[in-house]
Amino acid sequence: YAREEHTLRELRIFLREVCAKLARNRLFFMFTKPVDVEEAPDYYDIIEKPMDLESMMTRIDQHHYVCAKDFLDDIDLICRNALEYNPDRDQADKLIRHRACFLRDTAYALIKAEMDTDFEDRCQAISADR
Ligand SMILES: COC(=O)N1C[C@@H]2C[C@@H]3O[C@]2(Cc2nccnc23)C1
Repeated sequence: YAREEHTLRELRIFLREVCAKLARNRLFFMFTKPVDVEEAPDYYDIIEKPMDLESMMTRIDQHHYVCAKDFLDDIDLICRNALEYNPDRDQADKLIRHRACFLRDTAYALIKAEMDTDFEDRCQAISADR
């Protein structure tokens, strides 16, 4: 069991680095904090499950993620929310949709490049066990 806790601690350290790297990229600034209701008054009527990178950093520390797939599920949520709330053909909506897809693809590529598959397999085995 102590070995499992060591594995999950290592996962949290890895996910903090990935999350920080994404949050540092100024292309993703609109995804770093919750959408400001002053700027988009209807946002929280339309988007059921808001998500952002700062909230994800908190969820890491709350031991919410037991494998990289859980983390990527929240990245997918950030992306889906942006596509749903910004569907129009105008430039502003097109830009945020493009950036949301770029955030998603960058996160997947970072994790694929930096994470051993057997490490993720061990994390998913722990996740299944809980
Ligand atoms: C993940 O970020 C979003 O989905 N956003 C951020 C944009 C800023 C703010 O809210 C958005 C759309 C919008 N349109 C007009 C004025 N202000 C805004 C939706």
